Amino acid sequence: MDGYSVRKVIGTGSFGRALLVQSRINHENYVMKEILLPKTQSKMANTRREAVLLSRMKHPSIVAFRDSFEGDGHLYIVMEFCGGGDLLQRIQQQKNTLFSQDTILKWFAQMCSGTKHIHDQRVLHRDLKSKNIFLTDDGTVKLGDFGSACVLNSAKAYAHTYVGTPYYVSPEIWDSKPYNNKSDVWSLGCVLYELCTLRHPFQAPSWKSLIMKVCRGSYPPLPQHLPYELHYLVKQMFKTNPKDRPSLHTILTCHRVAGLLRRHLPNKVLDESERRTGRWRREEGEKVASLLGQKTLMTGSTLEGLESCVAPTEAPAEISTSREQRGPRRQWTPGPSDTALQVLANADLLSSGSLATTGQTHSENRERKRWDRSPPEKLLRLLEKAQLSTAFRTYSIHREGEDPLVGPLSPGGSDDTDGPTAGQTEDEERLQPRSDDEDTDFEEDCPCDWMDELEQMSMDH
Ligand SMILES: Nc1ncnc2c1ncn2[C@@H]1O[C@H](COP(=O)(O)OP(=O)(O)OP(=O)(O)O)[C@@H](O)[C@H]1O
Repeated sequence: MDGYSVRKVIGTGSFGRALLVQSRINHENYVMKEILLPKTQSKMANTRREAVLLSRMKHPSIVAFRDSFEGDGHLYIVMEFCGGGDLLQRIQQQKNTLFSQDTILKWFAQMCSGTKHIHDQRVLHRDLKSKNIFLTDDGTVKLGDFGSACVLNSAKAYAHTYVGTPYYVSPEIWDSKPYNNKSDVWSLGCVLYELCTLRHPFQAPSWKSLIMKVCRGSYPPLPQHLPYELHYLVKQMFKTNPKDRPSLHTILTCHRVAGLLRRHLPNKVLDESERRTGRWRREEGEKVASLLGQKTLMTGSTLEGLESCVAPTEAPAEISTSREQRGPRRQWTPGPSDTALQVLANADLLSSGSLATTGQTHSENRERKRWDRSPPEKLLRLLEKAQLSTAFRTYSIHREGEDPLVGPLSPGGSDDTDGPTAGQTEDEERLQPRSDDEDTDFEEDCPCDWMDELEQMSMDH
């Protein structure tokens, strides 16, 4: 802390404050996030995750990590200051003047490049939205706020928690199905749509209507003047079945829009991207998971100091190599949707008389093993009278433990989704993108009986 002088508070998030600070050494401005550390060790490790992940993500389209340290019961993360503010503010400033095609393509290409970089390291951002994308003074965009990110090194990561913002959350989350890299692709599609129209794709007067629109992938068309490639891309990013959405690798290399986007990326970035060949970087993911699961930040230390503490012999996870060794494929553990639960914490509930007629039931879909395009009826019923104004906030809920409604973004909460734990296995097939139409290992026959649990909870309230 001594190395920085505080210039002003620039915002207060659910985690704590964001301060504009100046380095006493180089006199540059930085943003310092001040996060209250929880009391227990396990929760502390989760709080430290944002610092660890950000420190690993070195890319021109990602807010640069500078330093992190602890003191007075707080974790401080120092990062690059983006003088242009966030993209949401920028979009709002436009009033009704649409961005030029070049601006849209340039910013979107940068976002794709940054997101591809994190996906290559088996990390999901999970909260991509215009408010978490920042603009520098020279007009480039950078992904920020890794407070919701997770490492896909553990099948467990799928089972417990999803963190996200309802307006940007993909259909599979609402349906409590497994999420993966394609869930970030959906959220990025929402940001692209906002850039093209200055509006959110899924405008709705109620939660019910919002979820219905999301689950059906139903949005107003883009303005006619935009190129066909963008129309086509948006359509694909909003495919309700994650398998049908293109990966970031595809968008940047072989999608119809790739040529337009690549014109807006420096050769250096393209070369690096190609070097990684679109494969998830297992070894990097394991390194990150290892840091998250086994080590803590030392008071006053940087993450480089932290890295040196990791014993090279410590295996990050128990990894089996074949389907036989692994036993049956890991399933998404049925449990209430995080987001839905958080919403329900504040929601008035209806009697069970007003079922929305939304097409096929889940059991019918299970038999046919098809993607359910309709949101779960019970969820819609429960959310019918909830306030929609909270749908732009980030939510995170535990599915297990004493209080499932407390998440890492609530005081005293935590998010035990990632980091290696004893005996965990890695579902290699799920994590490894293959060709574009099959790089989502999606399990369609996951039962959705968490709805009963959810209904029971609402009755208990
Ligand atoms: N690197 C950055 N450069 C410039 N402004 C930033 C940067 N990081 C955060 N901010 C700004 O600081 C404020 C707080 O941001 P932060 O992401 O920490 O919380 P939030 O997004 O407001 O809330 P939450 O994280 O709970 O959703 C926001 O106004 C955001 O635009």
